[in-house]
Amino acid sequence: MRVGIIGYGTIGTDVAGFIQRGEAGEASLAAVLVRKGLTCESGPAGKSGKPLFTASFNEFMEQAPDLVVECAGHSAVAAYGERVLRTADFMVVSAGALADEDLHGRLMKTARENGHRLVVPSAAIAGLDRIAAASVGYMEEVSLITRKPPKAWIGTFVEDKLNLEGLTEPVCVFEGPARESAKLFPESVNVSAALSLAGIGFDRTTVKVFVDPGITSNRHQVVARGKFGELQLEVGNTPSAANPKTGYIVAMSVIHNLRKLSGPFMIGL
Ligand SMILES: NC(=O)C1=CN([C@@H]2O[C@H](COP(=O)(O)OP(=O)(O)OC[C@H]3O[C@@H](n4cnc5c(N)ncnc54)[C@H](O)[C@@H]3O)[C@@H](O)[C@H]2O)C=CC1
Ligand SMILES: O=C([O-])CC(=O)C(=O)O
Repeated sequence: MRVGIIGYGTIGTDVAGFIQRGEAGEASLAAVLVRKGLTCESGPAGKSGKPLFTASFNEFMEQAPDLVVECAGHSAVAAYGERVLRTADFMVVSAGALADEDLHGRLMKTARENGHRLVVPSAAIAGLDRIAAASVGYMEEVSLITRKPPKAWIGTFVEDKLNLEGLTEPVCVFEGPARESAKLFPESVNVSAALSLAGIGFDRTTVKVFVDPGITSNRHQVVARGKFGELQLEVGNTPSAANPKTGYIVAMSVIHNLRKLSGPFMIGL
């Protein structure tokens, strides 16, 4: 399976590294789309040689990827999604972009018409296998509480509202439906979108978001109840050194999915 990566930041670099070290099953790295003006022109060589690093989307797609992994942010999903899905599967890490109903609808239509798949990895959250299975029956509740340390909110709109350095107690900065949280925190609450897509949708999934000076990991707590029974889980993601908003687990989850999609054995669905 030939893989293309859009975005060579925290997640994209880790995903490329895993693939090039041969840790992504049958997947090989064909190309990386970098932002225009970026000087990075090469990355690690792998079993199929060096991938093409380019800022040209046409050149990127000319490498004929079977699957493209988006690791670049919401705007990249909107900018490239439909064009990717005409010829390849599209794995979207910035799942919050799909809170835009029109975009989600267009991506689904293009995927269907061209026989390709829109794939959302579990990334920073867990339990989506069970939530997705549970949503086959009636569900009363799916809720999420996301908590991250102050430094994870630098560069977000929260920075303008709070003195992040001076916090001594957790502060709730959002409470509402996942459709709003996914749009309000494009770089840091994509988990609410993945949870919504797996379960009962963006409007019925409820979310609370906290800046918490008492923790060092990015924590996501999920509660679900329905015909299936109930589920309560909490994950603590180690923030990556390059970007404290993003856990290392995100790239690992992408790799797990590449193994599944490229190989003869699937587990964790
Ligand atoms: N589903 C989940 O659980 C998670 C999703 N995310 C999503 O992943 C995104 C990326 O996260 P990081 O790698 O930590 O961010 P990052 O900021 O470290 O890297 C993003 C990279 O994408 C590049 N980029 C942006 N627009 C581009 C474009 N149009 N074409 C090519 N390259 C482009 C940037 O130059 C940068 O190198 C976040 O914005 C967030 O939306 C992040 C963490 C968890
Ligand atoms: O990595 C995390 O803990 C979650 C995250 O940034 C996101 O959901 O966008």
